[in-house]
Amino acid sequence: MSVEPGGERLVDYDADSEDRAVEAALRPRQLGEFIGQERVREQLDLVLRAARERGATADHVLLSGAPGLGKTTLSMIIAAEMGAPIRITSGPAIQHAGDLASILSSLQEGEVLFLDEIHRMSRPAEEMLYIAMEDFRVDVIVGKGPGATAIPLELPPFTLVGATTRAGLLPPPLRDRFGFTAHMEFYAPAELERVVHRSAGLLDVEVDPAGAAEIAGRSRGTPRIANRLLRRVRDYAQVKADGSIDRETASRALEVYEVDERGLDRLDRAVLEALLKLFGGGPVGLSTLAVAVGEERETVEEVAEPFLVREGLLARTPRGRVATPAAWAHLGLTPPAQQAGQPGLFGG
Ligand SMILES: Nc1ncnc2c1ncn2[C@@H]1O[C@H](COP(=O)(O)OP(=O)(O)OP(=O)(O)O)[C@@H](O)[C@H]1O
Repeated sequence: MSVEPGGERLVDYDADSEDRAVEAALRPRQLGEFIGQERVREQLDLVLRAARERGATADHVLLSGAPGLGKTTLSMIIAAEMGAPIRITSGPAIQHAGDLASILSSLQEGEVLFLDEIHRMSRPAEEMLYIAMEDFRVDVIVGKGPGATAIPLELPPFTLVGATTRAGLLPPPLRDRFGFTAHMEFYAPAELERVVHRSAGLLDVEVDPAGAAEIAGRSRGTPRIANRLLRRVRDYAQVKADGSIDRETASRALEVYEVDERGLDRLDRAVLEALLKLFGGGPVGLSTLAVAVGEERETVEEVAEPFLVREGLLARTPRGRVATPAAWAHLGLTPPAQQAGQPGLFGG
């Protein structure tokens, strides 16, 4: 198996083309419909309500968090709650300050500008954005060289909603210009169960609580993955069962797709298995581990490891990769130290 870093797999956090096609239909439209992220929701509700009561445009909002946790959804909700139109663009799409100037100068009063991957904007565009956010102005440069002049152009007040995977990637002057910053956490299983139930209702497929729990438990804390797994389980239920989803259907379906009870897929398991079976749980160097599973270093490091580390199954140490006791337990294997009756690296 070969997986490109960021390539498409069932438990990938990024959207594939099928996700994009159905996500619009599955998006909550109001804050009240948005599941989980209680603190963010409560704080945002106050920010938006206060702005509405003052008849003002909402403050700029920065959303940080992993892909698929609902940043785009939340930006659309902000626009809907403010009764404002929304324009969606992304950092990589804005390479020249001129690209940004043309977007900014065409905004209507109160409009929400959603800038995904805001940390990937070019430097000149970033500097233009500082002024636009603070003074609602862009300086359009006319001419070149020593004769160039900056003509200030007033902008109507707008709300910038920036999204980034990590707020720490943003230069402080940009970060400081947001009135409200929210960090989105991975979702708890109970919240993902609610996501599954809600989406199942919209997709018109029956799912019982145990079936929803089974899907939620394998969704890596991410609504996008929960929705994707739900669609695959729906296919299975339709072809192999009576169309409705219970625990058994969900678990059989996800076995076919090789997503285990904890949300690990084939690549994740291959890495863990190599670490445990070939290297006695480590420590082993990343390159050696990658060769053992027949993958590129980057694939192991960027695609498989982050989730294994987050799940507490693998640790990155200065001496190399090490399996935790939970990894041995997850694969149903016994650590060698325990076999020999000696304490292991983790005292087990
Ligand atoms: N809190 C939530 N409640 C219900 N559904 C949600 C929630 N958050 C996300 N979703 C669903 O998950 C999918 C992905 O969400 P969204 O596109 O907003 O994520 P994102 O954080 O913007 O991801 P990316 O950064 O990759 O664009 C959407 O279909 C959305 O409906």
